Parts: sequence; structure tokens; C-alpha cells
Amino acid sequence: MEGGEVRELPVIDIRLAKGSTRPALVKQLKDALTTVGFIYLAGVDGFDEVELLRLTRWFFSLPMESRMKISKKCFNSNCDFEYRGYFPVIPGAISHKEGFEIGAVQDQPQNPPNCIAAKFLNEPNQWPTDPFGDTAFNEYFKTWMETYHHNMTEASLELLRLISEGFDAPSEFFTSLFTPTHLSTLRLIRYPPRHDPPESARDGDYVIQTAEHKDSVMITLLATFKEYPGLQVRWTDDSLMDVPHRPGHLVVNIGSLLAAISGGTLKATSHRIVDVCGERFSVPYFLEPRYDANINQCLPGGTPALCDDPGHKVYYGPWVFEKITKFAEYKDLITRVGNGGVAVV
Ligand SMILES: O=C(O)CCC(=O)C(=O)O
Ligand SMILES: [Fe+2]
Repeated sequence: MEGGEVRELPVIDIRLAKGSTRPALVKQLKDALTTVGFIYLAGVDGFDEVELLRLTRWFFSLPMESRMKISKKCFNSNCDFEYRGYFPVIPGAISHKEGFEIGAVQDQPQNPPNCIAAKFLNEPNQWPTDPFGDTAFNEYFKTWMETYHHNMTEASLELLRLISEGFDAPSEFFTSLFTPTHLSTLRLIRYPPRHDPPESARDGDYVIQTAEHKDSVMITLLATFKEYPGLQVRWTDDSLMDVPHRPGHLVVNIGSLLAAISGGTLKATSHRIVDVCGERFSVPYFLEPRYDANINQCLPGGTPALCDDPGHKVYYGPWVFEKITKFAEYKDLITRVGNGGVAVV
């Protein structure tokens, strides 16, 4: 530590958004997100880390066969789903994790444009069944996760209101990008123990579980757990800093999309996961706009970073689809599903 600087993420309590404490909270949040880009967030309604960890462990304790039944098609050609569902560990990769991805509940039937990108991104959720368990528990898991997804959306939208107010924009500056639905993803993650990591996953004494990256989305609300450390954040002096679990708090960070919309004022900060405990669980929630939201926006005072022409519409769905289809697991997606003469985006 240099010059007595405190190297700890700023701690913010979202309950201060109610009443006369709101203006001070707006300032505190803006200060934190324009410098560190990461905070601990307390007071989020519906954040129950004990139950979240219990259900996450339950999911990954299901037989592999049950998980592979709801896998993405690129990992199991017998499955029908491409975007939502389970993904297994990829042997030999630096990133050493399995996961389960859940989208928003679609209250109203979607009427997406007739193209691969819209069908892919608006795909409904799939849910696990325990072959030995009771069906009521399967239903409980589904309802609990749907509710958690909803609660994280509500908390994220309140953060966006507070951020907007900090930039002297209307409170609801962002809200229409997420209504009536949105493409946000809740991801349950398990990092299994790894006894023989590839050389490419080593950095000095560390074994990397998720390589250093910035999130691509608007905002991430990450649940970490006491027994499972390993998150490291690139601090303002460019060193990597351990971010320990803080009971009752989510870890919140800005993604590259929101950083761009703020003209670079809000910081999308790099982070990574290192192996310090063998097995590890975590649950990020990634806030993402709806398919046809125009993301060529700029908060007051910023310079547009997504597109030079402020009048040009950049729709989130096609924009993100192009990025996703560059990932190894989706590189043959268009060939695989590109029949029936529908447009790609
Ligand atoms: O596992 C974690 O704690 C965070 C993972 C992460 O950074 C991500 O999925 O973007
Ligand atoms: Fe991340």
C-alpha cells in the first residue's frame, strides 16, 4: 500500500436511495464508478446469499446426464437450445468452469424479428430436473431463480437511475432500454478443482480460472461466497487487488457498454479469477438491454463512443450477436441454424 491509500472497494448501501440521503448517495456512487469502477453493494432487496449458494450447489450436484440434457446445443447435438442452459468445462482451456445461464421471464409472448439473431437471443429458459428428487423442488428452483433474476434487474435499474442523476440526466434515461423485456443473463458458475492446469493458465504462482477481462454488458451484479475467494480486480494503480467476500454485499462493476455510453467516464475495470480454494462457486447477473434497444446513446457531457453519428441507431441484439458469434462455441452457429432462408440479423 502506498501513501496510506486504502485499497478496498468502496462500500455503498442502496437503501440510502430513499429519502434525503439520495443526493449524497448519487455523488458517492458516481465518485466510485468513475474511479475504481467496482463497488460492494449492500441493501439489495431479495439478495439471499445463503439460499443462492445452496441452490447453486444443488444444480451442480445433479448427475452430469441431467445437466447435459439442458445443455446448449454446441455441447450436445441432441439438445434444441442454443443460448440458454448449461455449459460444461472445456478441457485444456484457460477458463476452467461450468455454468448455467438463465434469461428474463418473458411475460408477454415475444414477437421478435424473423431472423436468427433475434430467435437466438430471445430463446426461453430451460430448467433442470433431479431424477432422484421431488418435483416440487425442481419447481422451487425455477421460481426462486426467476425471482432472483427479477430482483437483480430491479436493483440494476435503480443503480442506472442513480447514475443518470449523477450526470444530470433524467432518472429514467436508461429505463426504456430494458422494457418491456431485456436480454440480461443470470449465470450460476462452478469452477471445479483442477489438478493439472495447462501452462497457459499459469501466471507466476497463480493458476488462472477466468482470464483477465472487462465485462461487455451494462452493469454486473456479482454474488461471491465466503468459502470461495479468488476474485482479483485491476486497481487504479494498475496492480491486481484481491476482493474478499463481504457478507450481505454484492460486488458491482461497470461493463464496457455502459462505459461507452458514458463516453468513458464510468470505468469498465478488468478483473480475473484465480484458483485459491480448489472448487469455487459464484453467480454473476449481467444487465443487458432488449433486442431492439438503440444503444447509440450518450450521457450528458460525454462524447459518443459507440458511433460517431449520434443520429445513427445501433440496435443491441444485432450488435451483441455479431460479437457472440465470434466465440469458438458459436462459430458454426449460422451454418447450423441458417436454413429456411431467414436473415442473420
Ligand atoms: O466468478 C466470478 O466471481 C466472476 C466471473 C466473471 O468475472 C464473469 O463471469 O464475467
Ligand atoms: Fe467478469
